[in-house]
Amino acid sequence: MLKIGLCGCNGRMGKVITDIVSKKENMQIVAGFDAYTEKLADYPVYADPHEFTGACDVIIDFSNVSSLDMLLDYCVKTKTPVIFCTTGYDKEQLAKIREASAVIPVFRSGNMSIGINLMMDLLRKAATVLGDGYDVEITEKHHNQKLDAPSGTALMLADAVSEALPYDAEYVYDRHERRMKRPQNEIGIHSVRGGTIVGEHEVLFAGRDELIEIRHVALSREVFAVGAVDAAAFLGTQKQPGMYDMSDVIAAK
Ligand SMILES: NC(=O)C1=CN([C@@H]2O[C@H](COP(=O)(O)OP(=O)(O)OC[C@H]3O[C@@H](n4cnc5c(N)ncnc54)[C@H](OP(=O)(O)O)[C@@H]3O)[C@@H](O)[C@H]2O)C=CC1
Ligand SMILES: O=C(O)C1=N[C@H](C(=O)O)C[C@H](O)C1
Repeated sequence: MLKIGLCGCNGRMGKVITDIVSKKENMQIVAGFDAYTEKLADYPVYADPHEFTGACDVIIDFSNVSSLDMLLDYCVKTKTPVIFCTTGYDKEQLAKIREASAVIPVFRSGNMSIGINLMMDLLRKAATVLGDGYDVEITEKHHNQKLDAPSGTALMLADAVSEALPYDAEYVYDRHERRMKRPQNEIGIHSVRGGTIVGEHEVLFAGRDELIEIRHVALSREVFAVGAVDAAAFLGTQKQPGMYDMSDVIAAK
């Protein structure tokens, strides 16, 4: 039985994960961690993982960037593998996550769906074939409760494209004060927020007389939750410290 700790258990994603895990026979959530400590499911909820006296095989985190320090401290001290699905970390926080991966297995992905991870491969291929003759613009759309912009996924998609481009790309998030033609090496990244949009990402390659659009739409949060539960099954049995992502889970299937 895989014992899971769930950080952000009382949030939108936490509730979907709780529902999916409750239907599995080979895994169980043994503790939840959340700023809002009301017990909403059949496991105890703590404000801080250090208060939990039991043990878990893996922690899944869909919470807030503010939980990072206490979560990393707990996971390193107890040698617990951890899956960071939260988005919006700054450079310093990303460096701390990477540092911890020298000691414990650490998984991080801004998008846990299979579809987005396939889209990254398609984008690498498109950028390789299209080369420098096409302008790249990324648009992401999310619900009006989302805290961070651009989305973690948009940044992952931009990284996938720029890895395969023949030039060093510059990410541009805002052009409202610009009075100049578009430089070739830009990747424009645009955020839309409204209503209950679960998550949409579109990458446009705009060339001379030709447009190529690659688009992913999440119709429910289940696509992220299913990926996170698969990642827990994968990371919970990993003994080797290091950085892991969805490509490792897909390769192990
Ligand atoms: N990688 C992926 O595939 C996906 C990533 N996400 C990311 O996951 C995160 C959560 O998303 P979502 O569930 O929609 O957000 P919610 O705001 O619905 O849930 C977050 C939960 O975390 C709690 N929380 C806030 N601060 C802390 C803290 N310091 N310690 C513990 N718990 C805390 C919140 O409590 P309170 O409400 O009291 O503040 C809330 O219950 C976001 O960063 C989002 O971008 C979302 C979907 C997919
Ligand atoms: O906050 C969300 O909801 C989502 N966040 C992730 C992101 O920032 O890319 C993933 C998904 O699109 C939903």
